[in-house]
Order: sequence, then structure tokens, then C-alpha cells
Amino acid sequence: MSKDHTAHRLTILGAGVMGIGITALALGFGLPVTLVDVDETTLAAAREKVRQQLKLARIMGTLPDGAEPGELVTTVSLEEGAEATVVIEAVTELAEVKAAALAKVSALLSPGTPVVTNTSSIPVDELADSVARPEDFLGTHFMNPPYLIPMVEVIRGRRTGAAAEATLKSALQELGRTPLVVNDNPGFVTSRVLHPMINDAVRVVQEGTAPPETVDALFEGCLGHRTGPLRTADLIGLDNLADSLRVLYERTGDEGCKPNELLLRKVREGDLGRKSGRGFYEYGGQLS
Ligand SMILES: NC(=O)c1ccc[n+]([C@@H]2O[C@H](COP(=O)([O-])OP(=O)(O)OC[C@H]3O[C@@H](n4cnc5c(N)ncnc54)[C@H](O)[C@@H]3O)[C@@H](O)[C@H]2O)c1
Repeated sequence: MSKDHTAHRLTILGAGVMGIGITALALGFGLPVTLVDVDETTLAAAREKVRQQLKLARIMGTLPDGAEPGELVTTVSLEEGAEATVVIEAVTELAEVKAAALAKVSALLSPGTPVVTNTSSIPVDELADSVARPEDFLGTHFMNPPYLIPMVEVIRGRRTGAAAEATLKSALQELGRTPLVVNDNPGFVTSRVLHPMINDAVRVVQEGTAPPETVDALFEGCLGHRTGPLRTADLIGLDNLADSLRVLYERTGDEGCKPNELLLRKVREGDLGRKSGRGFYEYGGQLS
């Protein structure tokens, strides 16, 4: 047991959209978290964003009543995160960046500590080549914002061991999430279906058939989606979406996954969605 009286303590790599969200969820359920990124400025901003997400999650009633928040440590040193019971990697969706981070962190951990990639699309078995013990390695696909979405897609790689899967499931249960296990392939289930669909929605906007507001209104009003595809793109982050589509295109050859020119232009111009304040919509000072 950790000093915070929870069975698990997490180390999370990457203080971006997902690292911040998973950290806020874990703290809200009382788990201690060590959040690691490559620079102190990012980490300072992340502390404030975590605090805001915790506040929002409490207002929305998605955290357990009366739970003492877990302790948060932010650091640029991977060594400080070596005592975790589970490590979750949520760094940029570039295979070489993930491989380097996973190699470093897995070498520091005791055998039997699950190392989990929160990749959107890169096959787990491909990344498993870079970790010290492939049997301890598997994937999750937490969605944004983690405190609001109760289910987590879990990806079992070809070399993932039963013990790692069981430990990850117990941590997800402690986080109040329901795991659903799928097999390994580019994009797994959700990204393989959702990301090309969003790419098509961007194409519809680019071709002038309808503006983003109308596309989203049709998906929400006619198809019953909670959030339309362009608002979802802004929530994901347009840079991350483009990276994920590239991963899918390179590994499947599916032309529908080739990132659309309008999407790439927005990324080039720094319009990344909610996290930068503008994407397909404007966000005046809202939470990322
Ligand atoms: N954004 C979403 O909605 C979403 C949903 C599910 C999964 N994902 C996946 O989660 C992962 C993270 O996505 P994101 O949207 O949070 O990205 P992001 O661009 O917002 O953040 C990535 C963070 O990783 C940090 N980083 C880069 N290299 C690092 C290293 N070696 N060590 C520590 N930190 C490092 C960066 O500084 C940055 O803060 C990606 O694999 C993405 O595909 C994203």
C-alpha cells in the first residue's frame, strides 16, 4: 500500500492534453501521481490545468465523494517515477519519441510493473520492441476528458503477459473506469473508426458542403452523437489527430486516413483546437 492508502501509484509521462487529464482523474480518486515531462514550464502550466480539471470534475460530480486528492509530484526526472505500480506513457504520437521514452522508463522499473502506452494508433507490438520486458507492456486508450468517460479501451499486444493485464485492470478499477480489452492493430477499434470519419468530416468542410457548425449539428441532431466530429477534433487536438491519421495511413495504406489538407493547414498555422484557443471553433480562455 502507498502512503496515500491506495493500492496503486502512477507515473505518467507527458504533461499534454492526456497526461493532464489522466493525472486529474487519478488524483481525484486519491491516487498519488508523478507527472513527467521534458521541461519545467510545461509542468508548471500542467499543475494549474490539473487543478482546474479537478475543480470541474468535482462540480460535475464525476469523482468519489469526500476522497482526499492524491499527492502530485511534477518532474523532468524519470528516476523520480521509478516506484510506480503502473506507468502510463502519454507523450507525443510519434513512434520514435515514444520508443525512446519507453526504453528509458522501462529500464528503471522492477519486473512486473506494467508499462502502458496511451497511443491513439501505433500498434502495441511495434512499440514493444523498445521496452525492457515486452510481457509487462500493453496499451490503453483513455479518451478526453478522462474524468468524464467511464470506459477505457485496453489493447493486449501479442507479447503482453496475463499479469500485466491483471495489474492494469486493477488500477483502472481503482480509477473507477471500466476496461474493455481488444486485440492489437493500427488504431485498435476507436481510432481506426473515429479518426478517418473525422478526416471525412473535415473534407466535407473543405469542399464547401457545409460549415463546421452545420456538420456537427447534423451528427448531434440526426445521428445522436454527443459531440459532432469537428468539435471532437478540437477536443483531441488537431496536431495529435494529424499524427494519428499519418500513423494509420502509413500502416494500413487506407487513403481515407491520409490527413486532409485543411487539417494540415490548421496545424501549420498553430490552430490546434481547444488547447491553443482556436481550431474549427474559437475558445476564449476555456479549459484545454
Ligand atoms: N488528445 C486526445 O484526445 C487523445 C486521446 C487518446 C489518446 N491520445 C494519445 O495520447 C498521447 C498524448 O496525446 P496528447 O494529446 O496529450 O499530446 P500533447 O501534444 O498534448 O502532449 C504531449 C506531451 O508529451 C511531452 N513529451 C514529449 N516527449 C516526451 C518525453 N520523452 N518524456 C516526457 N514527456 C514528453 C510533450 O512535451 C507534451 O507535453 C498520444 O499518443 C495521443 O495519440 C490522445
